[in-house]
Amino acid sequence: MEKVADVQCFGGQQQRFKHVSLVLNCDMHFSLFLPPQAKNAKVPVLVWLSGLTCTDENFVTKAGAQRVAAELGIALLAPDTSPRGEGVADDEAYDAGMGAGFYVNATQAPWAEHYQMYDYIVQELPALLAREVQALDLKRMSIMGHSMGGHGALVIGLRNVDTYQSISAFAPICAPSQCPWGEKTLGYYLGQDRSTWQDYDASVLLASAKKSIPIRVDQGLADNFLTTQLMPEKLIAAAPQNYPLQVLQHKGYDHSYFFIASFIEAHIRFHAEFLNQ
Ligand SMILES: N[C@@H](CCC(=O)N[C@@H](CS)C(=O)NCC(=O)O)C(=O)O
Repeated sequence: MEKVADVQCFGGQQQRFKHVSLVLNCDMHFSLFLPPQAKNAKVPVLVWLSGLTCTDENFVTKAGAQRVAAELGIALLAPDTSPRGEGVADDEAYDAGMGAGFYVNATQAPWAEHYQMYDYIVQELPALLAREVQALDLKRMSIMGHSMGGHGALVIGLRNVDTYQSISAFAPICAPSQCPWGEKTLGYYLGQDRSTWQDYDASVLLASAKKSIPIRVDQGLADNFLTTQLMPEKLIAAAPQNYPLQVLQHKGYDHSYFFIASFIEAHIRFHAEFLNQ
């Protein structure tokens, strides 16, 4: 992998890398923040999954997460949201194709050739980092995300409870099988047999969770997508009794990075409790 940017930030380093992804069958970029503690010790990793239209750079430039990560000694890994490149299938709309990988392994043409984001996030990227960045302790890993990336964090965390210590999400798509964004893209990537969608639906996965993993969700009440696409009430209804799920609702906040910037510190501190044990 090739380092394409390396900038000092709060005593740590905000870096960006380019690499060939064998799983996605294309070149990819990702961003990595190393806190100052990484100079002397291995640090835990908090993965951030972004939403529709984002690259790996939106979170890095807009969320303001580095200060608290530097204080707590946590690395922040921000992958891209889809495969990229000239030969990669795309859609005219912003909510499918490039920038909208939905963190699934596609099974349908023309998507399956590149859209394998689930395996990229769960397997290929951590394996690459384990080989290439000695400062990371990939046995201590948690996951968070926004909107489509909140869906990704919930799905990936719930399906890999022994890999991730905790999950959090900002305005996640909580029941993709029941909202227009999910129905469109899961239909594209997985086909019309809806039984195949279940493995990528956080509400379905939470309802049948056998092992608990702490989850924090924050949702703005002035979010334009709240009732049509996000539906946190479905996640709350699906949670088994006594499941460690907290859903915090915030009056006046919308879907933007201003909302994320307002609560990112609380999310990183939440994860630190489980990562720094
Ligand atoms: N109105 C937006 C819808 C997409 C959207 O809100 N994307 C969110 C995630 S679902 C985002 O993070 N956008 C990038 C940004 O704000 O930097 C658009 O058409 O770009």
